[in-house]
Amino acid sequence: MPHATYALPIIDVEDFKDGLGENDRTIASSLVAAFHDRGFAYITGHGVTQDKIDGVFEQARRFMSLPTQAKMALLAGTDGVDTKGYSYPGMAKVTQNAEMDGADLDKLVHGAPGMNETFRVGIVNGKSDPERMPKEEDLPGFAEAFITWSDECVQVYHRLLRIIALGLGSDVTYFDRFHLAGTVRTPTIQHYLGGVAQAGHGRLNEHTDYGYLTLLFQDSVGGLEVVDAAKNNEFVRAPPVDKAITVNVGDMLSRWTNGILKSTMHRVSAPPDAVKDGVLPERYSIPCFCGPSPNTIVDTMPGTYGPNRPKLYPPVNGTEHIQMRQAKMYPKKKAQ
Ligand SMILES: O=C(O)CCC(=O)C(=O)O
Ligand SMILES: [Fe+2]
Repeated sequence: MPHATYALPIIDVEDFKDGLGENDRTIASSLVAAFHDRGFAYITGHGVTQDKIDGVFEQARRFMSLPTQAKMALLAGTDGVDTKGYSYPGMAKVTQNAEMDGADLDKLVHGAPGMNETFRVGIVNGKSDPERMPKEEDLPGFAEAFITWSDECVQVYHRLLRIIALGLGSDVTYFDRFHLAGTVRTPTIQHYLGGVAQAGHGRLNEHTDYGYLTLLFQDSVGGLEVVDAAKNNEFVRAPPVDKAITVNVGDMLSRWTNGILKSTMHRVSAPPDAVKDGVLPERYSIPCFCGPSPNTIVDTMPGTYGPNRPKLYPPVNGTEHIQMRQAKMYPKKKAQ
């Protein structure tokens, strides 16, 4: 049910029964409308249990409290192909948007503030990838917490794809076939450093997500802001909502649906009410980026194109496309 206090729609998916329930079409059309108009929605009735969510936040804090040396030993790859691991403040520049390239991208990337450190947790086919993972004795329960929580996130992702398929007039199982070799999930710890700052201070530059669906879990600090096309493309605040996951469409799902679902620009700033006596508290958020099996060819889905709406994009290998965008997050030093 839409809520007047929040700029984004709140959609309850608990009752969805794979197209067989009496409310299914209503849920599907609300979700598609939200993703079409805004690219974002708050999802409730998702089934991810609170203790699993609390578990990953607790592990995230413990991880980021490790000595710098221990984190640097898990330094992320920067080729865009294997990005799992740790990025120190200022290392990863999540700034690009889909259209930006060349000099514009360079300017933005090099000018971006380094206000966050990141850890991308490597999980492949539901198991932890031991490379660049903290050792069990250093952080007991870390891998287990992220695996069990992201297992539940993957269930939500699949449910949302079924709702979207129905809402776009396709077979409810349309997207299932692209996940037979596993669902790619990339849980990511975002730690925004606290410090002396003013309200409105930028914490993460504006960008679109380049993947499929992002399931974002926020702590209570807030600061996420989302472009509102209906308000002259102003940024509006998208604070955390109790019991809801903030979900957004990435570039690849937008492309897959011929632009019907929107991949919307967003950023993180210091919310005015969080800054006390000029001091901004640290903030944690944990997005789980979900997508189809590796090397899925993303070609415009049936029902989203026709004589009056031609295909906007040629088919593309989703993995290669994402890797190309990821590589741009790590500006290369120029050779001396
Ligand atoms: O921290 C947030 O609220 C947003 C993070 C984000 O946009 C991202 O990691 O892509
Ligand atoms: Fe994002």
